[in-house]
Amino acid sequence: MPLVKVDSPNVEYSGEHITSHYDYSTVEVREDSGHKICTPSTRRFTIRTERHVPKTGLLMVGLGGNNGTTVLGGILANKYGMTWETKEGTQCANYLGSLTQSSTVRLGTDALKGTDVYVPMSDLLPMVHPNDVVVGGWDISGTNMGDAMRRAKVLDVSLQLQLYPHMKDMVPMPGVYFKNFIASNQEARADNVLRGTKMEQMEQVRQQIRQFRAATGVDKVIVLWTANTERYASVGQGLNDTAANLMAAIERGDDEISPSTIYCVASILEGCSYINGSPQNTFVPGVLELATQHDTFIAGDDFKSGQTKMKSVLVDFLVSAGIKPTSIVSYNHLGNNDGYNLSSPQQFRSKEISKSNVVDDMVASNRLLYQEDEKPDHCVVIKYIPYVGDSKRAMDEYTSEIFMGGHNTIVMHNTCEDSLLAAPLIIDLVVLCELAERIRIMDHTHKTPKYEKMHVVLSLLSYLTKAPIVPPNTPVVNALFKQRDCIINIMRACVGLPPDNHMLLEHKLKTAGSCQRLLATPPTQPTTPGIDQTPPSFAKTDLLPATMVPAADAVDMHSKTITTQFNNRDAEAA
Ligand SMILES: NC(=O)c1ccc[n+]([C@@H]2O[C@H](COP(=O)([O-])OP(=O)(O)OC[C@H]3O[C@@H](n4cnc5c(N)ncnc54)[C@H](O)[C@@H]3O)[C@@H](O)[C@H]2O)c1
Ligand SMILES: O=P([O-])([O-])O[C@@H]1[C@@H](O)[C@H](O)[C@@H](O)[C@H](O)[C@@H]1O
Repeated sequence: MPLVKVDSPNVEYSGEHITSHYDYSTVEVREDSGHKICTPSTRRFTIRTERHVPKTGLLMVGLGGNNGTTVLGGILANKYGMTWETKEGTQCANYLGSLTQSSTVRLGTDALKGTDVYVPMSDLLPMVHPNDVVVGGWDISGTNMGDAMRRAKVLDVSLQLQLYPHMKDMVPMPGVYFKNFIASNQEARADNVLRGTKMEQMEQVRQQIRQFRAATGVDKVIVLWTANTERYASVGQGLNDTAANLMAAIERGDDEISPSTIYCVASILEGCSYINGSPQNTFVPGVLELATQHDTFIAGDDFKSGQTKMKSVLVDFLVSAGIKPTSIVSYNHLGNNDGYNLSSPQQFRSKEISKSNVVDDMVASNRLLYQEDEKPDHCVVIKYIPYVGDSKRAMDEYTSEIFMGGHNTIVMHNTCEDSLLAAPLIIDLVVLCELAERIRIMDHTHKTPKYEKMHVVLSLLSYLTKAPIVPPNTPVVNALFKQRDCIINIMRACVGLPPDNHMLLEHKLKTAGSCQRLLATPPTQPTTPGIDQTPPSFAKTDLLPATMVPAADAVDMHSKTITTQFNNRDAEAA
């Protein structure tokens, strides 16, 4: 039984599914002689979510890297309830930084107290728990996971000592390595690579996925790239513009077929969703067509973990407040292997693109501030400074135009422990992708409505990526809280709850504060045995004076009420 149960005639719970009959409201706008004509419309969907959470496998490409070892170490530490000593005292394993494991969702208003009710996001729908995810993967470095964790220098040593016995015997599967796609400084690391033609290597990767599935008994596998950033691959007719041309290019071993494309194609052919945590253009048109043919999710690009995440909040705040950012300078330095790889111009260029486009939707949303082709100056700098390791130091300056020719400058220093910020995102990508695989949507406006998966380009995961890929001809959203609300409102739709519109209209009416108004119209749904449908009655004195009181007493009562509120807050704060 889900922890949150919706009592509505529009939601059915069976042993297998949660089925929600959902009215989706939008507004269509058209121009008419200088006017914007708005037409509200409602579409009826039926959304069905499988309740059984399958045994889920995660295969990471780049398992032996800083992110990969931190994800594995973090899951093991949580799974075994590890604690460890640091100079700040005893630390406990947690999933801080994970949307699905450590954030909450506003359900609604308490029927008795009138206060907001929040629940963990993972209580809304059945989700795989990270502790239960079976982890494996590839790495071109054959270092075992225990020593790779040490090499990464991310986790506290006292935790590493506990994790090492669990990780030392795990060696990443040999990976696909074509040296002209990542920095040449990575070549020394490549001692664990597959051999053969590109097609033979793709078939070996498919075999590795099947062997992992068989050896672990998982019901499904999700493949996620957290290997080094590749240079962009060429895109062109006859190369990778269609699925057939892509397969032909792999067959002939075309130089422009990247390792990430090999892993992605192998994953799709094995029916595994593929998530790209880096900025390279793995998802060439031929990959999209192949994913469509196999109805298999692809998602990405490039984890949104620190500096860019902050940018997608700050620029959204400024622009939506009518303040005009005119210059954004984003500098950072870091000293991990990712930074080492990014010190190579071609790999940096991939990252520069994904870090630079994140403001486009926010700028385009306000033509009062920006002309059609106008954008803020925007510069991205990344430097490799070995000493700081995984502890990336981001320094940003945002200069904006404000009222009457004034300027506002925001300067920020943001120490982003890169892998400790990225690892929870990887977990969320897997948890939400697995959930999306269990959702089917029937659109009743279709001539022959039938249950279908979401579009293979899983834009639902945009919140977690710097450069969200979206279905062709659909909008890219980068504003962080729009992306978060998208996830939450789709999950609410799955259980028949309306979007959280933040209006709190009930608290703005003359009856504000009177919880009874929330139940003014008693529930009309058929009574549920054992559940009392009678709306609770409130002693009038609890809420409103039963009769009029003299002004002096009213002032006294009001001040008492206000005092009570402040006293309550003081008590809570104490
Ligand atoms: N906060 C973050 O850490 C963050 C945020 C956004 C994106 N990213 C991206 O995530 C990726 C991983 O970051 P990291 O810090 O773990 O880097 P890392 O260099 O520590 O790990 C990458 C691993 O991938 C392996 N590898 C490289 N090419 C491979 C291939 N073809 N097949 C298999 N393994 C391969 C390397 O040997 C290495 O172990 C990078 O592309 C980075 O840009 C990281
Ligand atoms: O997510 P974010 O902090 O904006 O971006 C990060 C960059 O600033 C960093 O230099 C790079 O190494 C990481 O892979 C990540 O992409």
